[in-house]
Amino acid sequence: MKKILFFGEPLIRITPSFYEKLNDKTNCTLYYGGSEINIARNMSAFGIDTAIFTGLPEHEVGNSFIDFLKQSQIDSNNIQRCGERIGLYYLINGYGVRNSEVYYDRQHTSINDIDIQNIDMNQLFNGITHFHFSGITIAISQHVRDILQVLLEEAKKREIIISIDLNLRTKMISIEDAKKEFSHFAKYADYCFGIDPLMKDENDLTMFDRQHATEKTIEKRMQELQAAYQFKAIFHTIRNVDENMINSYEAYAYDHHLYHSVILKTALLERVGSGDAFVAGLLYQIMNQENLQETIDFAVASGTYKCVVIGDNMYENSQTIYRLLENHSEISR
Ligand SMILES: O=C(O)C(=O)C[C@H](O)[C@H](O)COP(=O)(O)O
Repeated sequence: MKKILFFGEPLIRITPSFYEKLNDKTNCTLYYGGSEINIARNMSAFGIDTAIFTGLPEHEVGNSFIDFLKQSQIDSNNIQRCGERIGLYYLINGYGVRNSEVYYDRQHTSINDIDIQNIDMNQLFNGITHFHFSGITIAISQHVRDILQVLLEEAKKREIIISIDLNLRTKMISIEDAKKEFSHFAKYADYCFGIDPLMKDENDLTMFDRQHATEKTIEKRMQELQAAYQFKAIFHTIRNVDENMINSYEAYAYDHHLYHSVILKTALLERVGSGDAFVAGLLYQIMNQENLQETIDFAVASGTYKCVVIGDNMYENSQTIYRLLENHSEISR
């Protein structure tokens, strides 16, 4: 039996209803999430055993987050109840020509109060075959990076398969720091989701030019990073939303050979969480040892399906995702 452990920060999103701006008495909805939790919840629904390690305060809001994890069948037994804060973010939804806005309120949250000495590694890694973390987790603080370092060393010692998502939040970390920190932690990873920020060598300090990228330049970048970090495979997504709010998703995988996914399109209902649903699809197929073509096709379908589900994560079974792929089988590669 396989089981995946995530290390990351619980986040609560506050979003005004009906595309309103924030003001006194604005009606808002709360959405529970955070990158690793989103992925874990998506994967639980696919039938995978999942666990999260993090910190949550010992009060009613912390309890309700634990309840949410339990309802999603995410093993929360090793979470440290510490500190006083859960991370928040405000997302004010844009529409048409009005852009969405995000504001973080996530300083001094409970993940920063985890006591490293108090982690029972044997208990935490009991039955774990896979370990996943994100660039967002790296960006939180030095203390969180210290915990991550210890967890990665333990995971390596236990021959656990490790994956990293290079998701970058420039409101949390500069590109230069992200390049350096992500490169350090990527050395532990078997699978890499994204092609930047990561340094292929010490002079690689600017971001990959996505705008002018061609299949050739993407392949070259993937090749260079795979050679530098010895990844089992590396992945890259291309996502566009046009002026009619049609979302288009496709992906590449590279393991000495380049794979290109199906291209799927849908009207967009929810922007948040599609990248995490894509990663959930990848990890699901990696854990099922599917070939890379099946893996990226499923992941693109998972990321696409999330675009029509409200909230930061979804709870849909894998048949729903396969059905979407089958219905779009006429789409050429
Ligand atoms: O922790 C943060 O800063 C986050 O932004 C958490 C986000 O809710 C998800 O990670 C969604 O990311 P996407 O799937 O790319 O939309």
